[in-house]
Amino acid sequence: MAALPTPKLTPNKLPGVSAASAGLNRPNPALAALDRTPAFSPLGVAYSGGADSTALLLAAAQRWPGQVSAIHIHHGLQTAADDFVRVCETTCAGLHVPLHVVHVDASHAAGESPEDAARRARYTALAGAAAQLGLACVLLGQHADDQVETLLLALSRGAGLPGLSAMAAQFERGGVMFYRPLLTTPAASLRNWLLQEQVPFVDDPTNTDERYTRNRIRARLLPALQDAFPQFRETFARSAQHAAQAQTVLQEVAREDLARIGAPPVIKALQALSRARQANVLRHWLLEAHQATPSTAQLDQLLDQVAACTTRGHQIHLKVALGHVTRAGAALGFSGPAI
Ligand SMILES: Nc1ncnc2c1ncn2[C@@H]1O[C@H](COP(=O)(O)OP(=O)(O)OP(=O)(O)O)[C@@H](O)[C@H]1O
Repeated sequence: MAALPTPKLTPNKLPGVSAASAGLNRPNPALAALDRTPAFSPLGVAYSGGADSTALLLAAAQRWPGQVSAIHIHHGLQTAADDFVRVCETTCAGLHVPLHVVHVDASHAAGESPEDAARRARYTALAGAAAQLGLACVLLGQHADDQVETLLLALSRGAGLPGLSAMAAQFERGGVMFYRPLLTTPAASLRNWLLQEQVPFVDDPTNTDERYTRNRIRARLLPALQDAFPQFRETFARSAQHAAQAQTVLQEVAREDLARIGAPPVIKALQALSRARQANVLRHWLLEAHQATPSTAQLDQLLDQVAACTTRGHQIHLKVALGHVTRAGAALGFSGPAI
């Protein structure tokens, strides 16, 4: 991996207790967001050392004194990772917040992107640390700009409703509840507050690397959206909520349809549904029963095969994700890698 530039510490002043608590003189925008969150203590803050999780950590420490732990995941991917830890240590010491640094192996499997692998390793480690520390939940620092970026990324991939739902405000992983209280808070308000209050944070150099689509969206599209539609953060978030609601309904319909047509699906019963509903229930069956997500083209082919399956002798053998959908008598079957 090419050497990465050193992370920038912004501003240059490290916090003692006084610098961190000086931040309490003006309202931290993250504090108002915490009032709208159902999180409960004792809790953890997923603390990268970046601007957003720094504002979140300060707000949480103020809201739940003595009840907050910071968890920092050391991915070991950047040469600068040790510098991130040092900033986290200094800030946490100033706040009298215990810091837990967890080292993870974030190397990616074949076919997996490095970012996905790092995210997967991070959430697993956060859930593990929270369970070990007996924390009721973990707070994450994604904000309104992150939400818009996620939605635009989903659109750029041609995602369906699950992708267009963007990030959930809360979810469960490994028995631990995660909350994203800042999803309606603009990035600039957090960063400006930290700068005004001279609270240090790390600027991750990879966040400005425009080889990554997310960074290009942040650098080029968000300023254009701000010009054209100043309310884009709220309106885009509303669209994501509509998508999430619609997706919930589709899942309910899929569960009901699957219960009716059988699992694995009986072909005749499947054919009695509309094509859109067949697609919905097949996607659900493949994911729930086989952890397989068909591409749009694979699902279209499968629907064509199901429609054409009108004689006893008609065979189905289609590649879907890492396995195959086959015809097994009157029903469909799936053969794939063991789950
Ligand atoms: N190394 C890490 N250790 C702990 N939590 C992390 C780490 N990286 C990210 N997170 C959590 O995930 C959230 C979103 O991550 P993302 O990569 O968008 O943020 P970041 O730019 O690294 O940091 P920040 O959001 O704090 O500015 C962070 O706000 C933080 O809560």
